[in-house]
Amino acid sequence: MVGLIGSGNNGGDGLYAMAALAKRGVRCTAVLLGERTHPEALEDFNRAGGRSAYAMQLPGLLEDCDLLIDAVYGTGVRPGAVLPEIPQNIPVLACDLPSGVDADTGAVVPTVIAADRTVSFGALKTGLVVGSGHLVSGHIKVIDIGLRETLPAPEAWVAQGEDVELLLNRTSDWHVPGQHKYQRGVLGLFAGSPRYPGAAVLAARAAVSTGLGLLRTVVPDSVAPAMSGAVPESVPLSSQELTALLAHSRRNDREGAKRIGAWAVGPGLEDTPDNRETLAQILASESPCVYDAGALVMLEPGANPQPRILTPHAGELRSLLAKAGVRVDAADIADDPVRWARWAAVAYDCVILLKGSATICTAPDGYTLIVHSSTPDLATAGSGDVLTGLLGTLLAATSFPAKESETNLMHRLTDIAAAGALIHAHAGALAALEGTLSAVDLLRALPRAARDLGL
Ligand SMILES: NC(=O)C1=CN([C@@H]2O[C@H](COP(=O)(O)OP(=O)(O)OC[C@H]3O[C@@H](n4cnc5c(N)ncnc54)[C@H](OP(=O)(O)O)[C@@H]3O)[C@@H](O)[C@H]2O)[C@@H](O)CC1
Ligand SMILES: Nc1ncnc2c1ncn2[C@@H]1O[C@H](COP(=O)(O)OP(=O)(O)O)[C@@H](O)[C@H]1O
Repeated sequence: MVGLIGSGNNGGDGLYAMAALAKRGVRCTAVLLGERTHPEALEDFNRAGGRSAYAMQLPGLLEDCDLLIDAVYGTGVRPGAVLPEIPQNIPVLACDLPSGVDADTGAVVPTVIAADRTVSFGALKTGLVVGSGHLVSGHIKVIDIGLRETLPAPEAWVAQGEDVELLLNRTSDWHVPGQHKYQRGVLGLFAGSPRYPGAAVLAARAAVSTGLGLLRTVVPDSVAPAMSGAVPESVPLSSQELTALLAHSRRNDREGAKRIGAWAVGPGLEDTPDNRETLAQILASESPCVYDAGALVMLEPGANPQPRILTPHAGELRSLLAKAGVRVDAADIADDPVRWARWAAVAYDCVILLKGSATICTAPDGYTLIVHSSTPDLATAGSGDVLTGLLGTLLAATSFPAKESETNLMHRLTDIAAAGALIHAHAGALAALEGTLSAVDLLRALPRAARDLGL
């Protein structure tokens, strides 16, 4: 076993770990990379029979290495750290954090040492589950080292499958036996264009696959035949019906088919004057709404009374921020996704669900939930449209009391967004068991995923 040992406490942790292993007979060599070394840990390591080496000896040592312990930098890393290159075939166990990951943001230095496993001490660091840090942390295990009482409140929480029931407040808020279909949830879907008919169909199929009472669709004439063919459950809404309905929409009014409890807007939608007009009506309504893709292009920042979830990927987040006067590039977002998602939540007065290898759900007050265990197979065209339809169903099935405080409302929307991301991730995992994954495979796995997670 070879340990890469830095000058601070992280190096000390690595030396203590290797001392324990050396005492059990493991052949351990510590490569001392700093100008100084944690003195007590080095003494313990030496006493246990460990050997020390210089950086220049590393390539030779790696030729005969079963496991590399990375203990160069932990939370103390500064930008610009330069780290040795490790051949890909050597398994790496990182102490606390892979060296080169910023514990708070997930930013990494170019020479970051990617780990197969990370043993994180005391608490899960945000940088391990978001941004580029998420991609180099491997399997993460958090070890309690007795810090719990002294730690400040977390800045963000990781949400997992078993949390869905709690996030959806199922005991008081979700489907009640005896409800008829209109009470169960009516969703309006405004989506699709001659160019992107499939996006509307995918969102619609996702919505009806996750336990919706009724789906009403507003799609262009060219998309309508495909919609009724692929989603016979859906009921089209004429533009006259739409105008009449939006004029009377109130939060939680779902007493009949003419009412719409929530909206899902944007998959495949094009920026046209007519669409802007319809969108303006939906924006002015009080019904909860998830806005995605084409809708995001037409949104403006500012305060609003509508319960809103926006679901941008990093490119769309950049455009949203630019409209709000905040200039960032893709690298800035990758370096600190939670920060920029929070900026957008404040600027647009809504919940932001930032898509990517980790999904970040955040409210304007900073309440943040992270879903980080999705399969990379989800990175396939149409997978975001499925998420939008699914979120629409969750919104339509939730009651939002008119007198709820702004903070409570935003937190509930954040919880719903995370629940949606978890169901989406679980469907991805189920579909991936069968082989490579398309958005339609994801759709097929949705009912089972929803049922597994308690819907
Ligand atoms: N403290 C605790 O309560 C607990 C601590 N724990 C453990 O300690 C770790 C934090 O320890 P740490 O503060 O000593 O920092 P660490 O990550 O070892 O960095 C080493 C030093 O490297 C240097 N350095 C950094 N960047 C550089 C650069 N670009 N280029 C060159 N040099 C650079 C910098 O030294 P400087 O140059 O500033 O003197 C830095 O101090 C933490 O992650 C966890 O593993 C846990 O056991 C839990 C309890
Ligand atoms: N590398 C990845 N690992 C896990 N999930 C991913 C990854 N890349 C993308 N995703 C997820 O896949 C979905 C892609 O959505 P989106 O970018 O809107 O695609 P589309 O517009 O084609 O539907 C999002 O839910 C996102 O979080």
